[in-house]
Amino acid sequence: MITKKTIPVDQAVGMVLPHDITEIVKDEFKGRAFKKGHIIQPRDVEHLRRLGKENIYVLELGPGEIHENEAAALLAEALAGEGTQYSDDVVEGKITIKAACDGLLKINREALLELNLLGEVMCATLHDNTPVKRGEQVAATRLIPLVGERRLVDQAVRIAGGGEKIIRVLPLKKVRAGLVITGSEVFYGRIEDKFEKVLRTKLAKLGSEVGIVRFAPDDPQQIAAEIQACLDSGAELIVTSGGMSVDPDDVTRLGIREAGAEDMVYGSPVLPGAMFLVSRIGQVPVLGLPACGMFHSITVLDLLLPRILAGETIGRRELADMGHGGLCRNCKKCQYPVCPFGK
Ligand SMILES: Nc1nc2c(c(=O)[nH]1)N[C@H]1C(S)=C(S)[C@@H](COP(=O)(O)OP(=O)(O)OC[C@H]3O[C@@H](n4cnc5c(N)ncnc54)[C@H](O)[C@@H]3O)O[C@H]1N2
Ligand code: MOO
Repeated sequence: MITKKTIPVDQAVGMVLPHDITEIVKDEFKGRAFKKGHIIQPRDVEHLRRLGKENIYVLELGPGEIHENEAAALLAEALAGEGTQYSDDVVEGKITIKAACDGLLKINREALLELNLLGEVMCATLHDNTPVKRGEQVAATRLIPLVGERRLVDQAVRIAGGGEKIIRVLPLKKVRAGLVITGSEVFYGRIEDKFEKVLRTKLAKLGSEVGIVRFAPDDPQQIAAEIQACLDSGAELIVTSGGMSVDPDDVTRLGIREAGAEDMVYGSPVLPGAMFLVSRIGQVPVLGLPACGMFHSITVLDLLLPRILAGETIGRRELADMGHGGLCRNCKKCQYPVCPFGK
């Protein structure tokens, strides 16, 4: 049984505060007015009253009980995995977990659910597979009550401790990519290529670069030969553009197969990106990007590239799992990744 004694503030001078006390002034301030452990001074009494505190707690923890600050420290330690960091400074009972490097946020969603089902502990995170920057807040955790049952926190720690940690940030491999721009209209100079620049920019944003660019008409043999030229030059990732849909001249898929691709999965439940293809030649991922990749600012490629650079293998299941949230809203001003697309 948790025992909490209350005492009127004007009788509390000289006593130690058992928890942080928050002040909120609309549009101006939200933060800690008094820190846990603060010894109440005579001048504090009026301030505490302005915060609506007529009484404060004096805590007596039993052997089976735990204070919010200790619980937050135990939870953060159990939850935070590779590529994350946090400060031991517990603010308002909560510890914030941040990315220690640029990379891809990975959340073990099943374990997170199990932990949050316990009820009196919580952990809130950004979405699984969100690209994050070093120093960015990715999660926060705390005990819900001021004093809780130690048993419950121990249980949460056990859930978080089973196998990989629940919250991780994986660094992205920096690769030299090869681009194969397909389409007879581009190859024969009927129109100017618009794909190379788009793909260079996208790869550069993730810390990778384009090492080689080859062009091929709508001919499977020639597409295969240019993919091979990329491999010969040491490309660690190959992206082809265009020729992925239903016209007789859309033969990029055949070219990729002809080049020796394995584990080929064609079609994804993502818009834009329905005609996307993922495969590999040896250890080199080969991605077939439909022409929407040049038109829309964010497509299936932006959702998958960070995962591929983080070392993930993408197959039918991983693609199928993207259907929920896979519909882009085509906002006038794109806010990705701060949006529901791909979540
Ligand atoms: N009846 C159907 N029509 C379409 C389907 C479908 O399933 N049934 N799929 C749609 C989807 S989804 C996409 S995405 C687009 C484009 O698919 P493709 O990858 O086959 O694109 P292409 O046919 O090669 O080209 C379309 C368009 O884009 C221009 N393009 C292509 N590459 C370049 C480049 N490097 N630089 C500049 N412009 C390029 C090309 O000239 C065409 O105008 O198909 C939907 N239609
Ligand atoms: O491959 Mo298309 O994106 O669905 O426009």
